[in-house]
Amino acid sequence: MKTIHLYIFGLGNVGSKLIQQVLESHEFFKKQQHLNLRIVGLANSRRVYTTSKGITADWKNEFSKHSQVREEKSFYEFSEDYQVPKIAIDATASKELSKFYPEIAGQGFHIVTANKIANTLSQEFYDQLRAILNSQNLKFEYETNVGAGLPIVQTVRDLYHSGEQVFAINGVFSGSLGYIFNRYSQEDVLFSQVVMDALQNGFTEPDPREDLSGNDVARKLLVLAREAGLKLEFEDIEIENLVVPQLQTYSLNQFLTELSSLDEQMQQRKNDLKPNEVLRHLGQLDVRNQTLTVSLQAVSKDSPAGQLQGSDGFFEIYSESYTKEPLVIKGAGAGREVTARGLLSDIVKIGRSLKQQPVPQFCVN
Ligand SMILES: NC(=O)C1=CN([C@@H]2O[C@H](COP(=O)(O)OP(=O)(O)OC[C@H]3O[C@@H](n4cnc5c(N)ncnc54)[C@H](O)[C@@H]3O)[C@@H](O)[C@H]2O)C=CC1
Ligand SMILES: N[C@@H](CC=O)C(=O)O
Repeated sequence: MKTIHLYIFGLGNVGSKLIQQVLESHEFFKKQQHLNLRIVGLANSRRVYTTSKGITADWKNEFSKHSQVREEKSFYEFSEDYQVPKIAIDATASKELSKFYPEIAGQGFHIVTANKIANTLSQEFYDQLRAILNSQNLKFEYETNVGAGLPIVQTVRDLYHSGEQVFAINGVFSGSLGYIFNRYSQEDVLFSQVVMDALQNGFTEPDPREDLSGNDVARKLLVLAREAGLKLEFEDIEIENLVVPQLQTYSLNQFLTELSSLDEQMQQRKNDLKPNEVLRHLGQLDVRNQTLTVSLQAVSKDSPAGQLQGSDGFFEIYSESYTKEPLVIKGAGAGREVTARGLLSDIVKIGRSLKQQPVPQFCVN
């Protein structure tokens, strides 16, 4: 049996669902995979809770009773007493935490993240992080950076590493904007209302402006561009921002109060549609020309993008072997369940790849 200690940053939509899934599948992992996945650390932005026994289903109570003020070294110091593999899981959207990944790796943690920021900081940071991880033989998994639980990152990586040239990746990259524009195009409803519903159902980024500004989709394009071998920066991406300038600088609460200021311009976009068209938010990565574009477009209802429902994402990958007909991946591209399952799949992937290490009993318990 391999015991692995899990330390989770971020206890929101995705983090909480991940905890539930790990606890519910605990016996399955032990029996089927010989993995004892034990959550020993939980952190929100202010507090931290560690327990060598592992948290229980009553973790919210445990956290509120026993958590302590978070300090930079809280997890590091706790983990030093246990000679077992450890994985830090980032279920936040924090830029600050992303900048700590090199240090977290330096402390011997494998990293699994749903947060796209570390992979979309400068190319220099991207390369340095990988150098540190490789030098310590540590794993870094981030399948949920693109398409939540859909297997996009691994597919592009596998194509690239097998010598296949990837030419282009097009589609609806955002489950959040998929949900918003699929509903907005079909229903007689205010744009602001659909955005609020998406936020309340856990489909958007913590700040929906990250989606509406096009930044979140741009990050996904950059993650895939780098998997396909390109060396590019975030600033190289052409992005259409759907947030009017006056709302861009507001606090999140102010923005949500003023959300209806977006209704008029979006209604105009809807009025301009021809009868057989719908609005879709599209990402286009042209690997050969090294261009990345993010924009809202009118597409035919009968096109693959036009037929999407719910929070579905849709990815068309064109490469040497998929020239005329693309390799297509489609399915729920956002949502707490699918994203948490994607994180769990990355955790299990790391667990399975680790060699069994004989560990003294006192270190395991
Ligand atoms: N919700 C979804 O469908 C998907 C989300 N993701 C990614 O998952 C991440 C989390 O998303 P959600 O759970 O929906 O957001 P959320 O807002 O529900 O949860 C994030 C939590 O992280 C906490 N947090 C912020 N800074 C922190 C820090 N430095 N340390 C510890 N905790 C901190 C916040 O207080 C919040 O509770 C984001 O990066 C998002 O892009 C990825 C794929 C799909
Ligand atoms: N905003 C994201 C949700 C997770 O990343 C998306 O639109 O897919």
